[in-house]
Amino acid sequence: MSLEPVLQAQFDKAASLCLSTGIRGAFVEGCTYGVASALIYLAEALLFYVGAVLIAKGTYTYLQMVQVLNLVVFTVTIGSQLMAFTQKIAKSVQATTDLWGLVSLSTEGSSEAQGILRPAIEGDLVLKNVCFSYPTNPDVEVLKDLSMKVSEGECIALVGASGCGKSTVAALLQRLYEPTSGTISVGLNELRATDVHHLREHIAVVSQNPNLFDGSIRDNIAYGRMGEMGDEEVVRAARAANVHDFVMSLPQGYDTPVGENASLISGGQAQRLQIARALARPCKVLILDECTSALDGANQSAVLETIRDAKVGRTTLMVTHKVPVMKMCDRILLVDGGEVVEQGTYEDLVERKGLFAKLASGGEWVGE
Ligand SMILES: Nc1ncnc2c1ncn2[C@@H]1O[C@H](COP(=O)(O)OP(=O)(O)OP(=O)(O)O)[C@@H](O)[C@H]1O
Repeated sequence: MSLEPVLQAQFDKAASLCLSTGIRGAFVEGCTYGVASALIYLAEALLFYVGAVLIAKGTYTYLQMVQVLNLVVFTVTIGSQLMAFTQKIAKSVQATTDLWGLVSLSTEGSSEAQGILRPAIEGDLVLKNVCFSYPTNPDVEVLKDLSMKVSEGECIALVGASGCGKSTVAALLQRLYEPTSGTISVGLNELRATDVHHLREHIAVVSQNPNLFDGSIRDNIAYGRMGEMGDEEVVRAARAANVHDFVMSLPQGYDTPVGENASLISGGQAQRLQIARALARPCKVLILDECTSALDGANQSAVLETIRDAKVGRTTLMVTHKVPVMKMCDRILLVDGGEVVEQGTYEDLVERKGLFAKLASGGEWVGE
């Protein structure tokens, strides 16, 4: 929601660039076509004139003139048709260059390259005096001296008004960005010093959008570990995510394709498949970012039931606006102004009559 203005600005910029490029392209194409057509008629006129003069002088026969005329007109016509392709050729060259740029992109940012330790990702999750601004907007500090601690195996809800920085905390935990200052650690190990691939193997994320691929259910659960994960492990993860029975009810079972953007299954089923994928890894930290926000009541209940089982033995962080989700957590942390301002259970925070209660009465939380 809070990203809307940022995305709107990016869309407007891209659309106006597209418009000006399109206008320039149309102008060049129009000119090219005009010049090419004019060349044909000019060549014909010139040949008729010169041919007529030469025939009158007796140095040329009529047959010779027609042969030369045909040859030249044919050549110029082919040339002009080729000119009409210039824009398409330029587009193809640019598309190939862009595609090549994409294919050769590094999968590691400069900060990701740092960190070589591969410690066990276990212990308390601690953010200490974390400040952060997005590189694209360095003047706006999203997190200001944020400190919080989640004990090993604890389940917390990270809540706050839209745009307060909840998803940013989730992004920092995955090392998608580095804090401007302050430290984030799991147990004794600072994330900054940890190998990023190792870290992401042990921190599972289930997001609002079903990040599933247009492949089979089996491949989606085993994604990232295809080849090394046997059918038994896939089934075990699916059972843990309460999705095995649903999969077995499908005619193709684990070979059922989920479709593009998981269009062949429901939102709740897609979320449970994402959870199954998370549980198929040796993850001790589970981040659930608004993963029930787009679901109807029945699907939400099914997914919450799955989360209730999945969070056992894992440090779980749920970014949410929903009261039922907050209530199933051990503790709620309220973020405001880039820092944690209130914490406690749902009942504690409502009783305190502070900002949490004010946001609740203002309709910020959904589902009660
Ligand atoms: N990639 C980005 N580049 C620049 N600014 C960003 C980016 N992502 C988020 N922001 C800005 O950072 C601030 C915090 O965003 P964030 O998504 O963390 O908030 P949130 O609390 O999760 O919001 P919501 O509840 O609406 O999802 C917002 O002002 C947002 O516009």
